[in-house]
Amino acid sequence: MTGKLGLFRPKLLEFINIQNQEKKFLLVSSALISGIINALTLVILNAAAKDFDKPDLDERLFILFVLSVALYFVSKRYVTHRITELVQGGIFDYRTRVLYLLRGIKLLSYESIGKSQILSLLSEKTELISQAAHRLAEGVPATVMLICSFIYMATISKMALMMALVCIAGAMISIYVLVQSISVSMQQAMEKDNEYFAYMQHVLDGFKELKINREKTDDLYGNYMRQVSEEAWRNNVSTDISNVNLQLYAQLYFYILMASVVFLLPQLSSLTADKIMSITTIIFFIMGPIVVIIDMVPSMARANVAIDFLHQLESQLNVAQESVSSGQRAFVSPDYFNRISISQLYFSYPNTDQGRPFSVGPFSLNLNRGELVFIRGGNGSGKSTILKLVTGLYEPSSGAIIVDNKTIGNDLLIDYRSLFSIIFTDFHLFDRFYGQQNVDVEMVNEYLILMGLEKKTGFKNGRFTNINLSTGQKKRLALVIALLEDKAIYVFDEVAADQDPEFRQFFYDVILQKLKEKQKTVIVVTHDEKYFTHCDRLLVVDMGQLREEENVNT
Ligand SMILES: Nc1ncnc2c1ncn2[C@@H]1O[C@H](COP(=O)(O)OP(=O)(O)OP(=O)(O)O)[C@@H](O)[C@H]1O
Repeated sequence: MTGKLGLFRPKLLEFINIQNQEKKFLLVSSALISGIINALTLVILNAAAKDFDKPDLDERLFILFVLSVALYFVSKRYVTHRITELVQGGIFDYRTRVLYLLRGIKLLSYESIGKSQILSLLSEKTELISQAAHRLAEGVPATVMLICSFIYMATISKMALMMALVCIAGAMISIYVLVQSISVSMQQAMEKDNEYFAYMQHVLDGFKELKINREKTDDLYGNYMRQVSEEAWRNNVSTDISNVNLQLYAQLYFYILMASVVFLLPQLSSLTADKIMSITTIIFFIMGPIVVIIDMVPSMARANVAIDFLHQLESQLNVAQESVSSGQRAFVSPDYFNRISISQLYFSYPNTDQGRPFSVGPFSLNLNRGELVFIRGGNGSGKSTILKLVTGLYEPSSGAIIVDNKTIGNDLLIDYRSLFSIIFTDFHLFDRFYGQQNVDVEMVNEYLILMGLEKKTGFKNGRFTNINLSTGQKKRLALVIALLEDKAIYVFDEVAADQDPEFRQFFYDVILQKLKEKQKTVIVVTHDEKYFTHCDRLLVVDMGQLREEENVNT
């Protein structure tokens, strides 16, 4: 993912992407000023140190020192604040972009990318970038300060500068080699972190199942999560050890430089003691910036790898975009449609390691306005897949959906989907009526009473006061929301399955019949044979094939 020199490319700057030239200029010049001024304080201190034996205070140097420290703080503050703002802005922009891209991707692609990967990238990896930005804000002025200090050193002794440059070159080569060697473990550690996130999702989503089953928990934690976390840990240890080595090498070169100045320089040159002292002071002074720079390098390298992951997700999302045009409001109430003709739809899941992928169809189906259609079929027979095709959530490989005389292409897909209100078996319960501006509170309360939920939740300030409900109650609340959406077609995937017999009867006898009276088209996936006589048509799904059962009402 990252090329040989990739780790040294400042991808963070590309990520921040400073568009405004004026801001860019201000930022760069503040970083330069901050570094230069910091070096200037060193010059002032050295000059003042020469007058230690004089009784009077050198006011000129003192004022200069105070001014330069003040300017240093102002410029440093500007740089750190701006970089923090910029990187947080970059992260915000990235998250916004990804969330918008998510809106437009195909359902199938979303299912294959997975929730845990998206969450890990949006949270953990962006945190690495944020940390690197702080290091960068420290590191750039430190680098400028280092360069200025070397220039200052050159004015005292060219020989000292040569020694410093040789040591710096040695340190840089060591850093380069070390960072190259840790790049692979960095990438592997991040990949393992992604896997670890997937296990974390199991822990969170399967909390109850794990709580009740000690063996399951032990196995998951002990044999699977532990293995992944140990691998991530090993990679992180190796990365961190290389980072520590990086610090040690830098220190080693620093002491070599110190020894060269103190022991070798007097032998090789005719420098006076106070000049040697000044150079020693410079070396002590640059130790802090060197540590800052050494800290910055692995952090930037880590951010580079994280940015690669973020870019990879973004391009995955870009590739997976549906080419639909925004809604044209082609099906507006009250007439919506009279007939949906589904002709020869065929769909196959992408290839997996588990042999032949599951496919449905080709199947044809007519859905009329005001019709109550039941669908039955065994587990895994393809009912949900067919519903996702019928509702336009999956793109078929072939076939067509025609609403009255309009063929549903990319131009009408959003409008077509908006005909439906769906409760899938794995539905998500929202706490508000998102997308509905003027919700009739009285009506909501009426429906809550109708569903027997009035004592469990209420509707206040535009949201339900409680959604911590039982599975059956959650489905009833989902029904309240669906009914109030007042769509043309309702799809209920085993909604009655978790209900008590009274409510089940109420669902089939009252709710479905009322919807039918209102000329709504209702598709119900059900195994309740007792109520099969209630429907107009019964469809059967078997191994991805759809057929109509004759004489259902006899
Ligand atoms: N995202 C997916 N990627 C690949 N295969 C999938 C995916 N979703 C479902 N399948 C496969 O499609 C087949 C049919 O699944 P589907 O959910 O449509 O069945 P179903 O009839 O609704 O089952 P159930 O009654 O158990 O809910 C299954 O074998 C399943 O493994």
